[in-house]
Amino acid sequence: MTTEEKTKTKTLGKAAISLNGVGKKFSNTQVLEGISLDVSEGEIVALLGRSGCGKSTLLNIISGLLPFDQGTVSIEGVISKNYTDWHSIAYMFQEDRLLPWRSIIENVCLSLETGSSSFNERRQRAMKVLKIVGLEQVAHAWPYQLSGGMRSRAALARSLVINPSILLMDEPFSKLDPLTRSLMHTEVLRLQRERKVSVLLVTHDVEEAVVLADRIVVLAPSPGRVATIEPNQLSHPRVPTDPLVAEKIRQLRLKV
Ligand SMILES: Nc1ncnc2c1ncn2[C@@H]1O[C@H](COP(=O)(O)OP(=O)(O)OP(=O)(O)O)[C@@H](O)[C@H]1O
Repeated sequence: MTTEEKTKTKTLGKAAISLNGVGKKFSNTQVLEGISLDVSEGEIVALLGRSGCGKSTLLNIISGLLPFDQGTVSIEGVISKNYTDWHSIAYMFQEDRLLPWRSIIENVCLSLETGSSSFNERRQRAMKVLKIVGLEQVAHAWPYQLSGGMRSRAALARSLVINPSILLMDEPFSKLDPLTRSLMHTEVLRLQRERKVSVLLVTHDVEEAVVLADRIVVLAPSPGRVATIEPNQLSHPRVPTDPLVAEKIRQLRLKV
């Protein structure tokens, strides 16, 4: 069995994302090598790893923002040997990236403006997702008037308005206080349950990975490659002080 085959985890459900031997160089530096990994439909996979091991680069490749050099990326069964404009993928960054000159609802509508829907249709869809994340009361407020947690929920609403089947998240909650972060975790788990969205989450927070993910992938650095894939079948809700959850967090910290 090749290394690539060993690191690839075959999952039971249909793959939403399938990476096969993905590699990426920046100039002459190999940043990612032989990344093979499936994310099943409706699964939450967390990506952990030291700073600079290529986590964001991998999300950028999957999202179609960045070309890659080796391997293939398949999104819902469609294979790409290089970057493609995928329509079923939403991407949430570390910063909320709300446009300050647009109201919250106008920010959410932004993702729909390249499509053919009318102004009223866009507003209706935006209001629907704002209700889902509990922000309908502040739909017409400006970004500066919202708390960090509310801005984060607005960014989530903007991602969801395109009705994605895949959500890529790059440390989206790292700047939130622990209580708000925990509320956002509940939100993500609800979305996964109700909308069957597949999530690939980059985080530095081992606790966050254990609380949210069905599987946790640890990347090793230089070049970034899959070091460990850890299944996580603990039942929800996963409270970090619960002995089983605490033990999982402890074990995983040893592997990162
Ligand atoms: N556009 C670029 N041009 C050249 N090198 C880059 C570029 N983007 C990233 N890199 C390099 O690729 C490597 C991986 O970067 P990346 O941001 O993917 O790491 P990361 O694991 O997400 O880091 P962190 O956890 O700190 O966010 C780093 O060495 C970085 O300097």
